[in-house]
Amino acid sequence: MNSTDINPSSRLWKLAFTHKTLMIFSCLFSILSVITSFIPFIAIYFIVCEIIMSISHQTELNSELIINNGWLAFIASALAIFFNFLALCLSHIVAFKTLYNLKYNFIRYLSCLPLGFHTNHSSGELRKIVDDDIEKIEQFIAHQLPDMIGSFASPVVILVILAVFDWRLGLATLVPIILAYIVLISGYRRKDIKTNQQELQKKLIEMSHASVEYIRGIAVIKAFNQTFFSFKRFNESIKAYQLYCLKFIYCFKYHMACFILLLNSIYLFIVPIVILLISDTDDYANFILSAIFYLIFSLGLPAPFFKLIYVTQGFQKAVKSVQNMDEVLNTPSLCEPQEGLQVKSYDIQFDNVCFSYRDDPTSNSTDSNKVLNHISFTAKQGEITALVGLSGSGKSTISLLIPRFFDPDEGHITIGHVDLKQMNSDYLLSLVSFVFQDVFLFKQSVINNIRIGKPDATIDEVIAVAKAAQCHEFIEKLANGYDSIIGSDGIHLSGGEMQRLAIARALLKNSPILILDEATAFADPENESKIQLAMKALMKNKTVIMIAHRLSTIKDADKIIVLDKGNIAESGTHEQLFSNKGTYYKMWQYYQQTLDWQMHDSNMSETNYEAQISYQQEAENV
Ligand SMILES: Nc1ncnc2c1ncn2[C@@H]1O[C@H](COP(=O)(O)OP(=O)(O)OP(=O)(O)O)[C@@H](O)[C@H]1O
Repeated sequence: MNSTDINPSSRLWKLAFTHKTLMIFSCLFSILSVITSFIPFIAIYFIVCEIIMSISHQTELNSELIINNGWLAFIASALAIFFNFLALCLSHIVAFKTLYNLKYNFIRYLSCLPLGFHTNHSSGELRKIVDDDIEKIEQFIAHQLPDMIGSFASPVVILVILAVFDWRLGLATLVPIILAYIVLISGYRRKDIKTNQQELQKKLIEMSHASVEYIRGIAVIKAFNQTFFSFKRFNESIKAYQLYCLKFIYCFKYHMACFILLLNSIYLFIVPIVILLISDTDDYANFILSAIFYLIFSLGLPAPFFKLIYVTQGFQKAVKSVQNMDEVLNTPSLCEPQEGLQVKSYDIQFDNVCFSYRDDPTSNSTDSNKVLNHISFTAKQGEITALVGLSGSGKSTISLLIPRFFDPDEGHITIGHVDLKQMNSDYLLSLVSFVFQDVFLFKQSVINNIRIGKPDATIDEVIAVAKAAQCHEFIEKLANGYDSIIGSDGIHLSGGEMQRLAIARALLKNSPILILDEATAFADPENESKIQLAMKALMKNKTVIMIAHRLSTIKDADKIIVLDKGNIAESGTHEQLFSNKGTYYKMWQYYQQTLDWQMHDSNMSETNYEAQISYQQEAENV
């Protein structure tokens, strides 16, 4: 997939000619359409000639010649439309095939990229590539490419026709066309126009981001009563775009006006030359007829040249779209082994692992702050390994390294003594189930949301896990039970209910490694004890990594790892750590105090407990 190092315009041509035969025929039909579209002018010229000759020579009108040329003009016009239709049909077939392939490959590629890529690229940005950019490429191939080939063929046909009758008048016709292009190109080469054009593109992207951000954040905006402030930002981005649009148009107005004027006044260049040459001509009648031809022909000339501008703009937009798409496709995916290894046991081992988040997940620079420092531990199969520590100490980061959402900067992570990098990513992901604090549910039926854990699960299997995860009861109460669509028909679940659905998903997947990141954070005390029981049975013989702020939930873990600013401060069982009287002991004391305070002051939340620990630790450091 990373074969996109060629420049964007060459790549656009390559994409357009992926289905070579169809596209070549499309171009040929487009050229035929252009050639046939000029024939009516010649036929009309012959008709006019006949009429003038018959009047001047007082001869009978050759009606056969007039009728034949009339038919020729009609058939040529019909053929021009027909050839254009064929050209567009073929180009649309190629465009839709290309559109499908590009969207499919792009979306597939997104899933192969490290998770870090997605944290650095907004969903709005990626949506724009999938919906807008790839569709611009499709439009270019479907519409503008056949037009472009036709428009490039036009000048050649025009040149030939112009030279045939009277080269002097042909030259007079060409002069305004050449002047028009000199004026237009000089406009595009102007520095201020170039800068404005680039700024215009930037403002367009900013406006698109601001609109996506405004719509996505509407709930937060309203909750904080920031409607005016946020709308102002969005409004300003529209105004900035409008400003640059006007600036660009203002700079370009004389060039464009001259271009249009010159192309529409070709006859003004022909008439003086006719007047100048007429006195020197021997064959007066023929010369007048040629002049009439050039005057008729000049009426049809501006259209293909205006079209050329429109298709050139389409080409530039499509090239920019290819560039945007390739920037993502050129991001290296996680390297995969040729033949992935499989594991026989499920102990997870971190060996001297260091990690830091980087803006560019593919760069080797490690100048950013280290989030994990030489972490080594083993989480054994059949045991619960708990990760505790203050907010930001690196607990979630450790859990994200296990399914290779990121690769460590140093050190190795193995499952069953096999390095993660030696496994295929699909296989690795099949080994791991996640339950996050933030649950993402699809706007689909409840049953399909649970089935994500195992797409071919029977309804009985789904009900069994739903019961184990304590969600069967509330699902039964929904309007359509397991077939209720989440997010529509008034089906909205509470945080605790969503979390239990996520647990049901993980239970159904039944993978040998289970990662629970604050999995019971939203559960009420009654449900929490039920979920703990259900999970205990299902955790059997699995490697469980459990992250919890509430220390009571990890008290029975086989191993507790205490993290402090990306370092392992200590590890052991609850009893061992408690008797050590180290960091864990202090955390427990603060935790107990918080619980005591909570009893006295019901306003004290568990989040305050964290703030309390930080505060007390800072006080101790001082
Ligand atoms: N995607 C990211 N990009 C950059 N930095 C990040 C990213 N995710 C986390 N961090 C930083 O890494 C550090 C560790 O974060 P992490 O989420 O692992 O901590 P945590 O112990 O799980 O915290 P919490 O208990 O609040 O979830 C923090 O300083 C955080 O700001």
